[in-house]
Amino acid sequence: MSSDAKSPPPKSSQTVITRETTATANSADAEVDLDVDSTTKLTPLNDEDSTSVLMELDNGTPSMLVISLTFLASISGFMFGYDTGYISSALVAIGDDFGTELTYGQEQFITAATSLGALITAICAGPFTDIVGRKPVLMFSNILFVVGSVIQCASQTVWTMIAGRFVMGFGVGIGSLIAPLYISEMAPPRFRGRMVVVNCLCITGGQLVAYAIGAGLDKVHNGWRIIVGLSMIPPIIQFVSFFFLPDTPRFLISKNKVERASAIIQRVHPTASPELIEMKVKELQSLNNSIPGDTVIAKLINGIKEIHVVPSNFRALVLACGLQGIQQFTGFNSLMYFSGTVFKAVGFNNSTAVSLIVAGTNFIMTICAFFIIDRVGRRRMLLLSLPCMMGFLVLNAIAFHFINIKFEGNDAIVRGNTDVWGPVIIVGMIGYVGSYSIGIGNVPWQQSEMFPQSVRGLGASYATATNWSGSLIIASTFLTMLKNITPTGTFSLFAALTFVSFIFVVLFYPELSNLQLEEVQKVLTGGFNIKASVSMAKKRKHVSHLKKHDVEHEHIDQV
Ligand SMILES: O[C@H]1[C@H](O)[C@@H](O)[C@H](O)[C@@H](O)[C@H]1O
Repeated sequence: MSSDAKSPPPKSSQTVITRETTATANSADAEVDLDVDSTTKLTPLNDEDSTSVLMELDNGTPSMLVISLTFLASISGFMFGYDTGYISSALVAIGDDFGTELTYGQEQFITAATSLGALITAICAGPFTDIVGRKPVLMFSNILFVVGSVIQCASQTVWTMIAGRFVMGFGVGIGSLIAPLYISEMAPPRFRGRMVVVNCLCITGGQLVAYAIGAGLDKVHNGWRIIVGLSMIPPIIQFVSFFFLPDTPRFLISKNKVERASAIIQRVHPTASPELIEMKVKELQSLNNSIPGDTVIAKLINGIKEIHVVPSNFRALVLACGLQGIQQFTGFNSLMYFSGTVFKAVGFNNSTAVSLIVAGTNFIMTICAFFIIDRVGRRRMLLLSLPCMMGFLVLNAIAFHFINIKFEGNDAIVRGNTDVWGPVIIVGMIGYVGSYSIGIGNVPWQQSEMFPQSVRGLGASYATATNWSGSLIIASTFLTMLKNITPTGTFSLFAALTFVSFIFVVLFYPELSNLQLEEVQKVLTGGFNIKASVSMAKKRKHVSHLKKHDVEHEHIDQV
């Protein structure tokens, strides 16, 4: 139903705007001309009217249910952040609690264990969540978080600590996959970008809280055990609250629980008419049937095939995994995990407090990303983020050169002037972190929007696994790189990888903001369609701006 058909006859001031809106929308389609290849199964609903009716439904504002479930699901993001964040201060605080001072190798093991655990469950949880549902898998991750914390709190040796971090990693991997998926399946598309960023805000917020508590308990004996112990509280809250939350309509439809699914869609869109709800249910049913196979396993196998052989799916896969790889291989988490160690080596007295700046900048810039992601657009954010990161990485490489620091055995020997170059490093780090979190720190987590519903869980699983592989490699090699190729070499390497990433984004990453999911599929059909996507997104933005105006005029006229 178009706005023309729905609204009462327009008054004169509205007519111009409404006509302009329709004309612009049509010309956008004509100019962009992204014809969907008739052989690809992209649009299960071909009836134009029903599609626009569903667009009306999808464009509603988020209900209280959606807002609360976004925050409750984002507790997983908080856990992701807290558990990866506290390690920076814990490594400094553990000291000789396990008998002797930790070697750099042991520090890497303790850190990387979580990434390894997360990688394993990120791979398995995607298919599993399609079989048993998003909700039970997410609740299971809460149990793993608590078990992992208990093992670490009680640990007296490096290996028990590593085991605890590994189990906790299982929980982190599941949460990092399911939370954004669950949110994006529940959120209205116009708010999807921002709602997924809420989860990112909780990740960076969790890291900030972990750093702050770490700095506060820096000098407290066994303070790190308190930090780890506190991490049991959020999963318990999430576990209890999820008893009262529903699974997603998409999963329920796949299990043929149609009535339950409609009831949830109604709660998500409280103002929608029963007809609209019914159409939404039909859309989900038709999408569910678009993958052949009678059983979940047969559908899964066919899904694995489709994600590789359907060109638009494969492009989505390259982009989603590419962006997650870029996020990790440009080195950000080396700071997240080891900034305490690096700042201690550079000679800062309270290194944990200094590294609080890293987490603080990351959090503040994620708030900025929240406000601009649906307005400025994902592509533009990346095109700003990556070159700035590269500039600050080069600055750090230069500063480390003049500080002339050498990591030997378990020591760091500084020969240069830290009075001058120490502050430059802090500026370089803040600039690097800020430019990371305004773009590449957030955009990759929008991964779900690139896949059609039929392979979304699977695609998200691949992309999340790429994220954790990158995190694992960085966590297990950063300190070794500092030793073997010097800090200057390490940051120069990250700068070079950032440059390659920038080229990747310029050539392959289309603008997907403001597009309906079907349009995203059109963009990815027959090429990466960068130019067309940019003009299509611009026009969509213009159209929704005019529509907003239209509604405002309608209100004024009614008054
Ligand atoms: O998006 C998040 C965020 O940027 C975190 O700060 C980082 O530690 C994670 O690895 C990343 O996935």
